[in-house]
Amino acid sequence: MNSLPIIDISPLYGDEPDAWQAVAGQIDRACRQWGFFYIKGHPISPARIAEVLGNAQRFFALPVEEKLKIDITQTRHHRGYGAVATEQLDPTKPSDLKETFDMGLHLPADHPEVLAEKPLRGPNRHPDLSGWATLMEQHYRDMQALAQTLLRAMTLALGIERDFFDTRFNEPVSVLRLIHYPSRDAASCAEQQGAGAHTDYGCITLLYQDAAGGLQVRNVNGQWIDAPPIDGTFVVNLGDMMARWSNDRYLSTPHRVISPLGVDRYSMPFFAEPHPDTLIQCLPGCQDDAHPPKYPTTTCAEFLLSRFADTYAYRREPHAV
Ligand SMILES: O=C(O)CCC(=O)C(=O)O
Ligand SMILES: [Fe+2]
Repeated sequence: MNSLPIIDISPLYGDEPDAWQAVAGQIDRACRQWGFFYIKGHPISPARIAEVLGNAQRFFALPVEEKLKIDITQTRHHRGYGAVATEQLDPTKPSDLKETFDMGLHLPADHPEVLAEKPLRGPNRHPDLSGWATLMEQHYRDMQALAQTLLRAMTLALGIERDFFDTRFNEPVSVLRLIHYPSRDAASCAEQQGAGAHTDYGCITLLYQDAAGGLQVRNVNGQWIDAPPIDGTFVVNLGDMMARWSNDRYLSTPHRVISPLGVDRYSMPFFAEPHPDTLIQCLPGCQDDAHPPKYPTTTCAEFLLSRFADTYAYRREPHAV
């Protein structure tokens, strides 16, 4: 249990049912044994990754006053810039040494859910950089499609119809995040981590990481192992909502980021989450007499909001929803 599986998902895009099923089987095993794996053979091109990474570098290089024009703590629907130390993923450690940009599904101000002030719904808040918004909105859609391809492959083992997730990921609350971890020298911030140990909140996370390294995953024996950058891959992991939905058949595994020494690190997780009203209720293929449902039914939005409040001080204020 010292290195994560690497799964070539290209057969999920072909028309060979046996090859499709073989990949679905590998994904199911990885989700049960690790809750973490790499994928290769996906359709997101290296050129696209380079462009989005270029956007991240352009944005985080702006003066902080400029970035704070889209301060995430000033929104009720959680979009925009999170300055260093906005987030504290491990409550036993100092706040995370990272800055972030979050975007979601863009819903205009006159959308019924925005007018009704539904949590997590609203317009994106993009920085005023040329070409930025068009590229990021396209990348959001493409990452959402990739996530749904993986979710479709999971339906086989979870005992649900092939389009089960597709129907529930209509107008999703998925988040595309850019992260910048400033470099540190050996003496400074010895105690402060890039991202403290945590599990993700949602369904499935697809992470691009640059070449700096520092991501670590806790294996079933409780040891921290490196999840090094591998060219052309995404690291995929499951979050707490999927663990709950699958009655703990699938693992939501703790991970953390050690701040890079002498080099800046950029990463881009895509957190795929269904429509906010989706019922998170034990899936049919994950229960039997020996495995009755462990958790009461909740909704996607209710579950996510309770987890947000754990890591963001500003979201514990009474006005934050
Ligand atoms: O930056 C990374 O490599 C991981 C970030 C992460 O785990 C998260 O944002 O949930
Ligand atoms: Fe994470």
